[in-house]
Amino acid sequence: MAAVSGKIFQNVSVAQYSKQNSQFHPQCRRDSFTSNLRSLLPLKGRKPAWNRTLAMQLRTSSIYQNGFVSGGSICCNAASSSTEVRPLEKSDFLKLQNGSDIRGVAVAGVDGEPVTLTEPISEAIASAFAAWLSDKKKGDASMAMSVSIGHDSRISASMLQDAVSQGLMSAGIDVLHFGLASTPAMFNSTLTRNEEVGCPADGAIMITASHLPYNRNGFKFFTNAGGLGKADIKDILERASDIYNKITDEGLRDLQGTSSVSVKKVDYMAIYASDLVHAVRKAAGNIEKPLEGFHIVVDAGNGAGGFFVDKVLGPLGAVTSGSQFLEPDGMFPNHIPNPEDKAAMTAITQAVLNNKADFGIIFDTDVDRSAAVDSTGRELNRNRLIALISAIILEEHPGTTIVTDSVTSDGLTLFIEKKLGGKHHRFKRGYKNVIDEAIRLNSIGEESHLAIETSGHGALKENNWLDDGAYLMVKLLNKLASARASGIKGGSKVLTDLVEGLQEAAVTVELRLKIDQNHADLKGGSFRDYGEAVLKHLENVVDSDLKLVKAPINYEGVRVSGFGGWFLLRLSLHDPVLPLNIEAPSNDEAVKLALVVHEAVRGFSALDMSSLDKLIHRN
Ligand SMILES: O=P(O)(O)OC[C@H]1O[C@H](O)[C@H](O)[C@@H](O)[C@@H]1O
Repeated sequence: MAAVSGKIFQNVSVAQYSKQNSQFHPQCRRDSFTSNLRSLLPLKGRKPAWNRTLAMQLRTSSIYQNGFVSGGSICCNAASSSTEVRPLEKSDFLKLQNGSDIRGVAVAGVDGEPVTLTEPISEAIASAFAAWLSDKKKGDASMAMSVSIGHDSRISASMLQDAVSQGLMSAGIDVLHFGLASTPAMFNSTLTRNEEVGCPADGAIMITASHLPYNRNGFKFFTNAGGLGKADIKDILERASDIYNKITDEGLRDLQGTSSVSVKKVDYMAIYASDLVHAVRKAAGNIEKPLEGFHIVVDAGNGAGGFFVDKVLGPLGAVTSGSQFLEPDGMFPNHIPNPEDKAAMTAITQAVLNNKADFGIIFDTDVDRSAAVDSTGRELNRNRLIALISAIILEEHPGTTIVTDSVTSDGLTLFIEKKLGGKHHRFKRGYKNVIDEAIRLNSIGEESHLAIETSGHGALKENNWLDDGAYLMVKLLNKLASARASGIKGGSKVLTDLVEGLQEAAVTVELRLKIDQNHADLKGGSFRDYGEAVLKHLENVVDSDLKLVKAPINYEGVRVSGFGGWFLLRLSLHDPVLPLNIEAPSNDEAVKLALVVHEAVRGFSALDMSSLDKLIHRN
C-alpha cells in the first residue's frame, strides 16, 4: 500500500461551539436545519449531538476550503440561500428515488425544474441513512460509526456535502471527507483496512447524478456489502420523510448535545489510485513502469476522473499528453461525460487521432462507467466493450457466465458463446440488476465473473463486484502491459484483435417513446401500468405473426427477432418512457421492425410516437 496522505482536518466538539451561537449572522441561523433526532434515531449507546452553530461552523469551513467565499457572506452559498424548510409529503421524498440511487434538482434556475434536493432534505436523508446503518450494525451499537463522503464535480457538491455531514453528525456519526472522488472509490472505502485514515468506513455516500445536467445531483450509498438496493433506498426515504416532518412540526430547536463527533479530511483517491497502479504492475510481472512507451489519452469530461492521468497512468510510465477535460467543472462545458453519448465518444476518438496516441480512455462524471478507443480511432464501447472485457475474463475463467443488460446484441451472444466458449446471460437493464444477478448465479452454483452493461458500467468478481469504470480500464491496461512485457509490439492492436469476429448490425437504433403521464388514456393509472399494457399488447401481436419470433428467454420487455434483425421494447427503469432498440442488416429491415412496433402500439394515444414516425418516414 502506498503512503497515505490523509490527515486530521477537524475534530469537532459540539459543546465547544454552542457558546459561540450568537456570533453568527441571523440569516445563517434561518438557513440552518437543526435535526432533533433524539426520538427518531435508534442510536443505542450514542447520543445524537447537534446544534445549529456547529452546522454553520462546518458549512463555513467547507466553503472556505472550496474557495467559495463571496461578498463577505461566508455562511451561505448560492444554493443554500434558496433553502426553505416546509412540510413535505412522504410521496415528495419517494419521488427522489431513482432505482437504487437518489436523484433530484439541486440548483435553481432551470425552467420547470424546481429544486427538490434542498439542504434540509439532504440533511434528513443523511440522518435517515445513519439510522438505517445503525439498525444494520446493531451488533456493534456501542462502537462509534463512521461514514465517508465524496462528490463529483457538480456545482452543488459543496452545499450537499455540508448538509449530508450535518445529517450524519446529528446522529453521532464520525465523518470522513474525501472531497472530489469517484463512486467506486467510495464503495472501496468500506472495504479498505487502513486505520490511519479511518477505514474501513461503516458506510459511504457518493454525491453525484452521474451524467445528468448540471442542475441535478443525488446520492449513492454503500456498505461493505455493496451498493444499497431499491428497497433500502425506499426505506431511507421513508425514514427521511419522518425525520424531516417531525422537525418541521415541532419547529426548529437547538439541542445542547454533549458528545463529540469528528470530521476528517482524507485524500482517499491517492489510496484507491495506488491500488489500481499495484494491480497493473502485478499483472505485468511486477514491472515498475509497465506502460512505458505507450501514449494513452484520457477524457474525463470535466468530471471526477482526471486523477487517472497523474495518479495511475503517470506512475505506470505512460505518456498522457493530449488528455483533455481533466479539470473538474460542474457546468460540463465540453461534452456530456457519458461514454454512451455520441459527442463524448467523438471527442475522445478525435483526441486519440490528433495525438497519434495508442489508446484512449473516457469516463463518466463519477467514474463508474468507461469506454475506450483504439489507435485507429475505433470506438470500444457498448457491445464492443463487453466483447473485449469478456474475451479477457474468459481467458482467465474459461466457460464462465457473462451477465449483461437486456439491450445487448445477438452478435454479442454469438461471440461470447461460439467464439469465446462462455455463456451469455442477457438479463435486465440497470447496473445493480446485472451485478445482483451475477452474485445470485454464483450463489446457486453457476460461476460468473463479470456483470456488465452496454452503458459502460461493469463489475468483476475479483474486484468485490465493485461497479468500477476505472477497474474495467485497468483490465485493458493489464493486457497492454503484459503484451509489452512479452515483447509484443503494435500499441492497442492486441485489444482490437480480441474483438475480431464480433458480428455487428449495419443499423443500430435507440428511440425513447415518452408516455404522457397526464393523458386521459392513462385513466388515472400509473405510467408503469400503462407501459405494461402497451408491452402486453405488443406481445400478443407478435405471437400471432409467423414472421416474428419472440425471444424464448427474456427478462425484460418484449424482444423479437425478424427481418434478419431484432427489436426490444421495454419500460425504462426510472422514466415514463418505453425505450426501443432495433438492430438490423439494413435501413429497410430496420423500418420493417419499426413498423411492427408502430402498428401494434399506435392505439395507445398517451405514447409519443414522433421519433418512430420519423424513423419510418425518413427511409
Ligand atoms: O431504463 P433506462 O431509462 O434506459 O435507464 C437505464 C440506466 O439507468 C441508470 O442510469 C442506471 O445507472 C443504469 O445502470 C441504467 O442502464
